[in-house]
Amino acid sequence: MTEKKHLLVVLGSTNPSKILSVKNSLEKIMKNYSLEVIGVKAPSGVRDQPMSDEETLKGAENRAKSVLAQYPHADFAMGIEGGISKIGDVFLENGFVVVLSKNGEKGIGTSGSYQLSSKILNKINEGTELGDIVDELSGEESVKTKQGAMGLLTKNLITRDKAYETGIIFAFSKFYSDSVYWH
Ligand SMILES: O=P(O)(O)OP(=O)(O)OP(=O)(O)OC[C@H]1O[C@@H](n2cnc3c(O)ncnc32)[C@H](O)[C@@H]1O
Repeated sequence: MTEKKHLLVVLGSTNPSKILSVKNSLEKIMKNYSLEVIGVKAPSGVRDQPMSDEETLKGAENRAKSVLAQYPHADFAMGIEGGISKIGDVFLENGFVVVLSKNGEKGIGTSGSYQLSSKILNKINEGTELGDIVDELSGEESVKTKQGAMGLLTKNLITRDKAYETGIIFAFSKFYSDSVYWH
Protein backbone atom coordinates (compact mmCIF):
# COMPACT_ATOMS: atom_id res chain seq x y z
CA MET A 1 0.00 0.00 0.00
CA THR A 2 1.44 3.41 -0.94
CA GLU A 3 1.57 6.03 1.80
CA LYS A 4 -0.63 9.07 1.42
CA LYS A 5 1.15 12.33 0.69
CA HIS A 6 1.23 14.74 3.63
CA LEU A 7 -0.70 18.01 3.18
CA LEU A 8 -0.21 20.89 5.61
CA VAL A 9 -3.05 23.43 5.70
CA VAL A 10 -2.72 26.38 8.05
CA LEU A 11 -5.72 28.51 8.96
CA GLY A 12 -5.37 32.05 10.27
CA SER A 13 -7.66 31.58 13.27
CA THR A 14 -7.76 29.63 16.52
CA ASN A 15 -11.58 29.62 16.59
CA PRO A 16 -12.55 25.92 17.07
CA SER A 17 -15.62 26.30 14.89
CA LYS A 18 -13.53 27.51 11.93
CA ILE A 19 -10.87 24.81 12.46
CA LEU A 20 -13.55 22.10 12.58
CA SER A 21 -15.02 23.45 9.39
CA VAL A 22 -11.67 23.30 7.57
CA LYS A 23 -10.99 19.75 8.79
CA ASN A 24 -14.43 18.47 7.76
CA SER A 25 -14.27 20.14 4.33
CA LEU A 26 -10.78 18.94 3.51
CA GLU A 27 -11.60 15.38 4.51
CA LYS A 28 -14.16 15.46 1.72
CA ILE A 29 -12.07 17.11 -0.99
CA MET A 30 -8.52 15.96 -0.27
CA LYS A 31 -9.25 12.27 0.32
CA ASN A 32 -5.93 11.07 -1.08
CA TYR A 33 -3.81 13.03 1.37
CA SER A 34 -2.79 12.63 4.96
CA LEU A 35 -4.09 15.92 6.29
CA GLU A 36 -2.57 18.17 8.91
CA VAL A 37 -4.72 21.21 9.73
CA ILE A 38 -3.54 23.78 12.24
CA GLY A 39 -4.98 27.09 13.38
CA VAL A 40 -2.72 30.02 14.26
CA LYS A 41 -3.30 33.65 15.12
CA ALA A 42 -3.28 35.96 12.12
CA PRO A 43 -4.39 39.59 12.04
CA SER A 44 -7.32 40.46 9.79
CA GLY A 45 -6.24 44.09 9.41
CA VAL A 46 -9.91 45.09 9.31
CA ARG A 47 -12.42 45.96 12.04
CA ASP A 48 -13.40 43.23 14.51
CA GLN A 49 -16.84 43.53 12.99
CA PRO A 50 -16.48 43.94 9.19
CA MET A 51 -19.39 45.95 7.76
CA SER A 52 -19.22 45.18 4.01
CA ASP A 53 -18.36 42.30 1.66
CA GLU A 54 -15.27 44.20 0.60
CA GLU A 55 -14.04 44.55 4.18
CA THR A 56 -14.83 40.92 5.01
CA LEU A 57 -13.02 39.62 1.93
CA LYS A 58 -10.04 41.85 2.73
CA GLY A 59 -9.96 40.44 6.28
CA ALA A 60 -9.93 36.85 5.00
CA GLU A 61 -7.23 37.68 2.46
CA ASN A 62 -5.04 39.49 5.01
CA ARG A 63 -5.26 36.52 7.35
CA ALA A 64 -4.27 34.09 4.58
CA LYS A 65 -1.30 36.30 3.60
CA SER A 66 -0.16 36.51 7.22
CA VAL A 67 -0.32 32.71 7.49
CA LEU A 68 1.70 32.26 4.31
CA ALA A 69 4.39 34.60 5.71
CA GLN A 70 4.44 32.66 9.02
CA TYR A 71 4.33 29.20 7.38
CA PRO A 72 5.98 29.44 3.94
CA HIS A 73 6.29 25.64 3.83
CA ALA A 74 2.51 25.11 4.22
CA ASP A 75 0.78 23.63 1.19
CA PHE A 76 -2.18 25.97 1.68
CA ALA A 77 -2.68 29.08 3.83
CA MET A 78 -6.24 30.08 4.66
CA GLY A 79 -8.20 33.00 6.04
CA ILE A 80 -11.86 32.89 7.07
CA GLU A 81 -13.64 36.07 8.09
CA GLY A 82 -17.22 36.63 9.16
CA GLY A 83 -18.88 39.93 8.32
CA ILE A 84 -21.92 41.87 7.22
CA SER A 85 -23.11 42.15 3.65
CA LYS A 86 -25.37 45.03 2.59
CA ILE A 87 -27.67 44.83 -0.45
CA GLY A 88 -29.85 47.94 -0.69
CA ASP A 89 -31.58 48.11 2.67
CA VAL A 90 -31.08 44.40 3.41
CA PHE A 91 -28.34 43.28 5.80
CA LEU A 92 -27.00 39.74 5.72
CA GLU A 93 -24.17 37.99 7.55
CA ASN A 94 -21.81 35.42 6.09
CA GLY A 95 -18.23 34.16 5.97
CA PHE A 96 -15.60 34.76 3.29
CA VAL A 97 -12.87 32.18 2.68
CA VAL A 98 -9.52 32.85 0.98
CA VAL A 99 -7.05 30.07 0.21
CA LEU A 100 -3.50 30.74 -0.97
CA SER A 101 -1.36 27.95 -2.37
CA LYS A 102 2.37 27.82 -1.70
CA ASN A 103 3.03 29.57 -5.02
CA GLY A 104 0.51 32.31 -4.32
CA GLU A 105 -2.48 31.11 -6.35
CA LYS A 106 -5.70 32.35 -4.77
CA GLY A 107 -9.10 30.67 -4.33
CA ILE A 108 -12.18 32.46 -2.94
CA GLY A 109 -15.54 31.25 -1.63
CA THR A 110 -18.34 32.27 0.71
CA SER A 111 -20.73 30.54 3.05
CA GLY A 112 -24.46 30.92 2.71
CA SER A 113 -25.86 34.15 4.14
CA TYR A 114 -28.59 34.72 6.69
CA GLN A 115 -30.73 37.78 7.36
CA LEU A 116 -29.73 40.01 10.25
CA SER A 117 -32.68 41.34 12.21
CA SER A 118 -33.03 45.09 12.88
CA LYS A 119 -32.77 44.22 16.56
CA ILE A 120 -29.29 42.70 16.10
CA LEU A 121 -28.23 45.27 13.52
CA ASN A 122 -29.08 48.14 15.86
CA LYS A 123 -26.87 46.66 18.55
CA ILE A 124 -24.04 46.22 16.02
CA ASN A 125 -24.43 49.86 14.98
CA GLU A 126 -24.09 50.83 18.63
CA GLY A 127 -20.66 49.15 18.56
CA THR A 128 -21.28 45.66 19.95
CA GLU A 129 -19.84 42.66 18.08
CA LEU A 130 -22.27 40.06 16.76
CA GLY A 131 -20.63 37.36 18.89
CA ASP A 132 -21.31 39.29 22.11
CA ILE A 133 -24.86 40.10 21.03
CA VAL A 134 -25.81 36.48 20.41
CA ASP A 135 -24.17 35.40 23.68
CA GLU A 136 -26.36 37.90 25.50
CA LEU A 137 -29.56 36.98 23.64
CA SER A 138 -29.07 33.22 24.00
CA GLY A 139 -27.67 33.25 27.53
CA GLU A 140 -24.82 31.02 26.27
CA GLU A 141 -21.09 31.64 26.36
CA SER A 142 -18.85 31.96 23.30
CA VAL A 143 -21.48 31.00 20.74
CA LYS A 144 -19.10 32.16 17.98
CA THR A 145 -16.69 29.31 18.77
CA LYS A 146 -19.49 26.72 18.71
CA GLN A 147 -22.75 26.64 16.74
CA GLY A 148 -22.56 30.35 15.92
CA ALA A 149 -25.41 32.76 15.29
CA MET A 150 -26.12 30.54 12.28
CA GLY A 151 -26.82 27.60 14.57
CA LEU A 152 -29.01 29.63 16.91
CA LEU A 153 -31.12 30.96 14.05
CA THR A 154 -31.60 27.58 12.39
CA LYS A 155 -32.06 25.49 15.54
CA ASN A 156 -28.70 23.89 14.69
CA LEU A 157 -29.78 22.77 11.21
CA ILE A 158 -26.91 24.89 9.83
CA THR A 159 -24.22 25.56 12.39
CA ARG A 160 -21.34 27.98 11.76
CA ASP A 161 -18.88 25.19 10.92
CA LYS A 162 -21.40 23.55 8.54
CA ALA A 163 -22.14 26.86 6.79
CA TYR A 164 -18.46 27.67 6.37
CA GLU A 165 -17.88 24.27 4.72
CA THR A 166 -19.65 25.61 1.61
CA GLY A 167 -17.24 28.54 1.37
CA ILE A 168 -14.20 26.35 1.98
CA ILE A 169 -15.20 23.76 -0.62
CA PHE A 170 -15.77 26.56 -3.17
CA ALA A 171 -12.52 28.31 -2.31
CA PHE A 172 -10.53 25.11 -2.84
CA SER A 173 -12.32 24.23 -6.09
CA LYS A 174 -9.55 25.89 -8.10
CA PHE A 175 -7.13 23.35 -6.66
CA TYR A 176 -9.05 20.12 -7.12
CA SER A 177 -11.43 20.62 -10.08
CA ASP A 178 -10.52 20.13 -13.73
CA SER A 179 -7.97 22.77 -14.72
CA VAL A 180 -9.90 23.37 -17.97
CA TYR A 181 -12.16 25.75 -15.99
CA TRP A 182 -9.31 27.82 -14.65
CA HIS A 183 -6.45 28.05 -17.15
O1 LIG B 1 -10.94 34.14 16.27
P1 LIG B 1 -11.45 34.65 14.97
O2 LIG B 1 -10.97 33.89 13.78
O3 LIG B 1 -11.30 36.15 14.81
O4 LIG B 1 -13.00 34.31 15.01
P2 LIG B 1 -14.29 35.21 15.23
O5 LIG B 1 -15.38 34.31 15.69
O6 LIG B 1 -13.97 36.40 16.08
O7 LIG B 1 -14.77 35.55 13.79
P3 LIG B 1 -14.56 36.68 12.71
O8 LIG B 1 -13.48 37.62 13.12
O9 LIG B 1 -14.44 35.97 11.43
O10 LIG B 1 -15.98 37.37 12.69
C1 LIG B 1 -16.18 38.75 12.82
C2 LIG B 1 -17.14 39.03 13.94
O11 LIG B 1 -18.41 38.53 13.61
C3 LIG B 1 -18.93 37.78 14.67
N1 LIG B 1 -19.47 36.54 14.11
C4 LIG B 1 -19.36 36.14 12.84
N2 LIG B 1 -20.05 35.01 12.63
C5 LIG B 1 -20.62 34.70 13.80
C6 LIG B 1 -21.47 33.66 14.25
O12 LIG B 1 -21.90 32.69 13.43
N3 LIG B 1 -21.83 33.66 15.52
C7 LIG B 1 -21.44 34.63 16.37
N4 LIG B 1 -20.65 35.64 16.01
C8 LIG B 1 -20.25 35.68 14.76
C9 LIG B 1 -17.92 37.69 15.75
O13 LIG B 1 -18.43 38.47 16.81
C10 LIG B 1 -16.69 38.35 15.20
O14 LIG B 1 -16.23 39.33 16.06
